[in-house]
Amino acid sequence: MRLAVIPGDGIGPEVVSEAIKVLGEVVPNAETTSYDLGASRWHSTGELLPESVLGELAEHDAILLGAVGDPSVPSGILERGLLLRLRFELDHHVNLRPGRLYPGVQGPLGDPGEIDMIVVREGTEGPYAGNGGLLRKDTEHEIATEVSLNTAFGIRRVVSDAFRRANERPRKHLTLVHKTNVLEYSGSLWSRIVEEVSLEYPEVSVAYSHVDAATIHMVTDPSRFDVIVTDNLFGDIITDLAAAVTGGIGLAASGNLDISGRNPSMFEPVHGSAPDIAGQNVADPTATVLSVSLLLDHLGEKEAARRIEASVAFDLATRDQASPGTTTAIGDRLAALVSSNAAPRPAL
Ligand SMILES: NC(=O)C1=CN([C@@H]2O[C@H](COP(=O)(O)OP(=O)(O)OC[C@H]3O[C@@H](n4cnc5c(N)ncnc54)[C@H](O)[C@@H]3O)[C@@H](O)[C@H]2O)C=CC1
Ligand SMILES: CC(C)CC(=O)C(=O)O
Ligand SMILES: [Mg+2]
Repeated sequence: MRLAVIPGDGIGPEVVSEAIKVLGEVVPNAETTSYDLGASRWHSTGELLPESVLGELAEHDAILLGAVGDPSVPSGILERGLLLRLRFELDHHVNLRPGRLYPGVQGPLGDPGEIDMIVVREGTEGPYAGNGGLLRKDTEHEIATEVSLNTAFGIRRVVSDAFRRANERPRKHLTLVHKTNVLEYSGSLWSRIVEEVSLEYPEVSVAYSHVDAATIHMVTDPSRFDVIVTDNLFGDIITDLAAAVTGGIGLAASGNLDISGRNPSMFEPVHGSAPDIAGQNVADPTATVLSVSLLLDHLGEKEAARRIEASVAFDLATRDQASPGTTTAIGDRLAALVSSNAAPRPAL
């Protein structure tokens, strides 16, 4: 197993090093190559993602990324020029973001019942496509556009993936989250494609929620969600909220998948580089460890993936919720649990 690792900025290197520690306990022969990309490379060389590096990354089985973004770099340079470029170049059209309230975790909602959802966020289109610009710059009449790109091809492959996942889950329920009451054209295309694909999955029940209402339900009744399919921007926003209601952003994992398998998929925590806590050894590495579990599952290493998730579940059920420990202490605990294979298998 050849993995490329991009620790990145802020807390990225801190959480990635704990995740690699845990990985080493389940797949000791995994070969990891670290790539220096992010703020420090940009400052020293002006480079974001050289073609040669992109080529090398593409040769790996999968990529593990910490986070990018740094206050010393103008906003958007690293996010667009590195992170989004990776997602777009490697055709990471499915951005998979599970949102699960693990037993024992005290979320902010008290006792909301079972929360176990998967958000299938479109990853290469929408308002993030870079389709826009500034007109009459630096005048009083400056105009900024950011045109959302939605292709039938792009939507269909993501919607099909979401239906496939819903069909394999016990509840078999899919919710389209959009804003069709206002975004007339893209909303219509998303709705029509969901309707078309639903015909192939008669057992999957389908619901629709406007994104603003979805944020209400995410807080007042999150257990209504099973699989959510949505566009790039809405998915970005609601997955931070899903993370918040399932115990915090430090627990939320994600995968950027090229379902065709032509390019390596990339796994990363949902959170960013958290400059406010960087360098303090206080970031929770659990999201990155769970991202490694998603990575292994994606590469077919199902047992290894389950061992990691079981260890995380055990740790979450038994840790001091108010004071879970330092980044390295959590990493050490998880590595020890995985290594001893002691955590009971949860019903996953
Ligand atoms: N995938 C990526 O690389 C992402 C990068 N970013 C970038 O990261 C930088 C910071 O962005 P923010 O909007 O502040 O989002 P953020 O996710 O980095 O931080 C939001 C809040 O969550 C906390 N937090 C994040 N991860 C945590 C962890 N593992 N344990 C405990 N607390 C954690 C932070 O301390 C902060 O209070 C920006 O440059 C942004 O563009 C943001 C999101 C994703
Ligand atoms: C920094 C953005 C480009 C990405 C983001 O916030 C996300 O994917 O969650
Ligand atoms: Mg985000």
